[in-house]
Amino acid sequence: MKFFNVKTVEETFQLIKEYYSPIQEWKMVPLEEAVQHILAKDIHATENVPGFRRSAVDGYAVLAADTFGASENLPAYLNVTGEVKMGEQPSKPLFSGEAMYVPTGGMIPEHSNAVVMIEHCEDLDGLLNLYKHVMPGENVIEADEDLRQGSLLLKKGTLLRAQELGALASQGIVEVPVVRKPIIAYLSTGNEVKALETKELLPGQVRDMNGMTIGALVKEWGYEFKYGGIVNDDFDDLKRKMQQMLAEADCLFISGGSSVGVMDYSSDVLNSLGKPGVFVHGISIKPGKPTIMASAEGKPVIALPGHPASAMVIFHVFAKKILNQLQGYEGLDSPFTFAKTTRNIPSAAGRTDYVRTRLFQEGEQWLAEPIFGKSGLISTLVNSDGLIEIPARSEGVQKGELVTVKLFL
Ligand SMILES: Nc1nc2c(c(=O)[nH]1)N[C@H]1C(S)=C(S)[C@@H](COP(=O)(O)OP(=O)(O)OC[C@H]3O[C@@H](n4cnc5c(N)ncnc54)[C@H](O)[C@@H]3O)O[C@H]1N2
Ligand code: MOO
Repeated sequence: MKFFNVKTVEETFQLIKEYYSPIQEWKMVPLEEAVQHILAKDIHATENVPGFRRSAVDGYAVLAADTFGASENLPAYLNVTGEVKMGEQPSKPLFSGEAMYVPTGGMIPEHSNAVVMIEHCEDLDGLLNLYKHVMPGENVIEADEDLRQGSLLLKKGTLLRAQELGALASQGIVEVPVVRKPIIAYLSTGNEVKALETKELLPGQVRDMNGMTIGALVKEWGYEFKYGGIVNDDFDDLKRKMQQMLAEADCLFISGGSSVGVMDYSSDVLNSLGKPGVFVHGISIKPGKPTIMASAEGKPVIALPGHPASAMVIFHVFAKKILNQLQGYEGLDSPFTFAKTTRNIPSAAGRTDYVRTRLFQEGEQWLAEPIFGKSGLISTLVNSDGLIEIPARSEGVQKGELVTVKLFL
């Protein structure tokens, strides 16, 4: 068997969109549990925020026209007619020739249209000496300046982060409709792979690292993880176990058996789970070329390469995209930064490389030190802060060039 028709990373991203459809189920969740969920419906603002005209500074509410021409040498003089208390309505309106003290966030009196900062004036027994003029609107937050009643507050498909939840809280919204989060099932395969509790390994055996790295990433990203254990290299056992796991989850990842060895059944098993079956077998990526992607009656089933670094890198690059697609989310999928590489990195044109890297700061510059090493070595990841992305069009980068780094955070 050969890797037929290897796909580029970009083609694979596109195929993920074509083969996997968003989950249609949604549910109401309390706001405090909604973080990192995807909004299932548009939400309109029901109230203006802040809802009243408020001061952005500690100072004196005035009519801007009363301050025109005021300077250090030629102050303007206004009568202080009172003080606004926080959380309360001003006791009276403000007229020309008057000023009223207002704290930051306090409601400004009717007719006033600007606030002079306290450091630019002096209250001398009720006569305010004003050393600076203000323009209409200066230091004032309008009643609907933050959020306007009736306007679209958040669009369906928005990722709910702290700031979106803050905006919803401002409206007194206590629960939101969110897309049900996908459940991720996972299986390790391979006769040589043993449970992590195994006290003593026999020669040729390894403990299940991929079950741990993939599970930890899934939990770190805030999804439910169903670990199905380890399956021997047996077609029927693997198929039975995969069917069982798939029935309980929205997508299934397995590791091992993605390559072309005689014991590598994964592609055949994936095809046997349902239509349309395998649509990617081999990606033009390093590491992780032997990755397989399939759709079993619409559910993603992915075989990650067995090598621990490859499995984790491939999961990082593609799983977020898949989970986002299942939730109808089209935004950014992982944090990244730019840094200067400390070494030349060779790469083949037409292939996307993800080079493990350590990040460190020198003066004001962030530097990326590539960590070269075989994809079977977990230690290369332990020493890494992220992955340098070398796009397919590039034939490598020179020492000192700026590179994009996807962060492990
Ligand atoms: N003739 C070729 N051989 C290989 C090719 C190739 O193109 N031609 N590709 C290589 C690449 S690249 C990779 S990556 C691996 C992928 O192999 P498989 O996905 O079939 O994975 P396995 O053979 O089952 O395992 C590879 C390696 O990883 C260890 N492993 C597997 N699962 C786990 C686990 N859960 N925890 C820890 N370690 C695990 C396994 O023991 C093997 O050492 O194929 C190359 N071969
Ligand atoms: O490309 Mo394989 O995934 O590393 O050794």
